[in-house]
Amino acid sequence: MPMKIAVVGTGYVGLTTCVGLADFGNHVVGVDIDREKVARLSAGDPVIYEAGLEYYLRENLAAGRLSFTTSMKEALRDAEVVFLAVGTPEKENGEADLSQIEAVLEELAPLIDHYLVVVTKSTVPVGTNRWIHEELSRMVDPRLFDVVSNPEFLREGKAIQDFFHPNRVVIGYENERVKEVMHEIYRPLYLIETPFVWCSWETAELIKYAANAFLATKISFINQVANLAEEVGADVHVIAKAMGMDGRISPKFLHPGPGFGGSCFPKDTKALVKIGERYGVDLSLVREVIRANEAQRMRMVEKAKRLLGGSLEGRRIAVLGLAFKAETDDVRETPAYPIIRAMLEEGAVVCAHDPLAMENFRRLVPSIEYAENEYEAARGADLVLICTEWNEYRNLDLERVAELMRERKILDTRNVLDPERARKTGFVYEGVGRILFRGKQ
Ligand SMILES: NC(=O)c1ccc[n+]([C@@H]2O[C@H](COP(=O)([O-])OP(=O)(O)OC[C@H]3O[C@@H](n4cnc5c(N)ncnc54)[C@H](O)[C@@H]3O)[C@@H](O)[C@H]2O)c1
Ligand SMILES: O=c1ccn([C@@H]2O[C@H](COP(=O)(O)OP(=O)(O)O[C@H]3O[C@H](CO)[C@@H](O)[C@H](O)[C@H]3O)[C@@H](O)[C@H]2O)c(=O)[nH]1
Repeated sequence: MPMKIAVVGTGYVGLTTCVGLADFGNHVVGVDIDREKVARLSAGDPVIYEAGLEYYLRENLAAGRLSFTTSMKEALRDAEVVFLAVGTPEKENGEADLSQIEAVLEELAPLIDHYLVVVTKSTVPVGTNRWIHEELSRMVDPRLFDVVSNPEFLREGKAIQDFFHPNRVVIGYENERVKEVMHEIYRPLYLIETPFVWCSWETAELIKYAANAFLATKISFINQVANLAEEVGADVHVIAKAMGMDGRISPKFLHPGPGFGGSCFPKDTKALVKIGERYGVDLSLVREVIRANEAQRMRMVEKAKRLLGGSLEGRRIAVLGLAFKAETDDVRETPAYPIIRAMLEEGAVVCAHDPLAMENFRRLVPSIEYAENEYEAARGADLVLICTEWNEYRNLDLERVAELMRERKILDTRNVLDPERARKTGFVYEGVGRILFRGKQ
């Protein structure tokens, strides 16, 4: 039976949820306070870049199963379920900022006049779903609603794929009554044997933070191993590969680089430390992961400096890649930002390129040069610094780049190029964790 669903917040998570649930045959209304976004989404423009998103958006709009509005009242009119997918960004002290959730609850409560399941998809600190239940109970008869914690695990760039093929669906609940509703919503995922984890609100909330913190830990760990590999003349790729052959470790998330970024790992690791502090539990391991990540970004600046003889003053640097990873236009917490800022402070002149994220990055840093393509960025540069692992950078025409540059130097923070090929083309090449023998370049 198709259900009537409202989704509040139509960003990366909310919009993916909208198109995914509509594609399952449900009637979905997406609500957002951003008028321009609602107008563009209603016209079939996905606003953000996600592979496959535009197709699913247009198909479901055309089928009449999906619509967008700025009016919560309109969206809630016949809704049986409402998903909360608004942002929970980082506060200055590192805690998660729940003001968007609070604003939604204020608006939602007076509109609850029939039984409604309120599903929290946003990443929220432990205790938030219990608090949501208490807050709503102050304003609404508790028999009229239930609260479910349903954290989201999608990856940007693969959001659609992850929605339709999740590793698992986690559902935190208190009242058995919600089980039937959640089963109905996710029936197509049951049919493909997706594992479901039914648990308490607190367990569901902590699963989300623990999963992200663990993945972040793997990255910081391999980054530190990579840094050591550079010093001892070892190759981190061979190390990671061999480590990953042990099924207990797995080869995933062992790619060294300039440090993790994005809208989740940086803020969620900090929020987890804060949750620990609130309950008097020292999460020193996670705190160290955050510190190591910040150090990794600055290590890239130090590498650039060393490659350019100790100073960046007046040196022209082509930064290839601004998104926090490939296949996304998102620049939230991208490593490119602190790296470029630090290089500018040291007197460098930066010319940047990214296939998708230049417009978003320009809003963060308007003052640098932006190039139409990677070759224009490299023109006259003393150093090419690859910051995102876009496929088009893997296939760089190195001969052409060499001709365009003032000095032939590459800092490949994502290890996308073949070091031997780069060196044979006459480049001084440095990656992360793969200098076999320093001084033998
Ligand atoms: N981005 C991801 O990859 C990802 C993955 C898993 C979980 N999450 C979590 O999901 C949540 C949403 O993340 P996101 O990246 O989609 O955020 P986002 O910033 O892309 O989208 C949030 C949307 O909510 C809207 N909004 C804010 N206040 C509103 C209100 N009162 N009423 C209606 N709409 C409102 C904003 O206009 C925006 O469009 C966060 O808690 C995040 O931690 C994100
Ligand atoms: O081996 C690796 C893997 C990732 N990264 C970096 O880590 C960051 C995060 O990457 P990824 O996890 O692919 O992207 P996100 O879209 O931020 O997704 C993460 O954060 C989401 C929000 O919580 C979760 O839903 C996802 O499960 C979780 O993977 C990026 O800067 C990557 O470049 C590395 O440096 N090395």
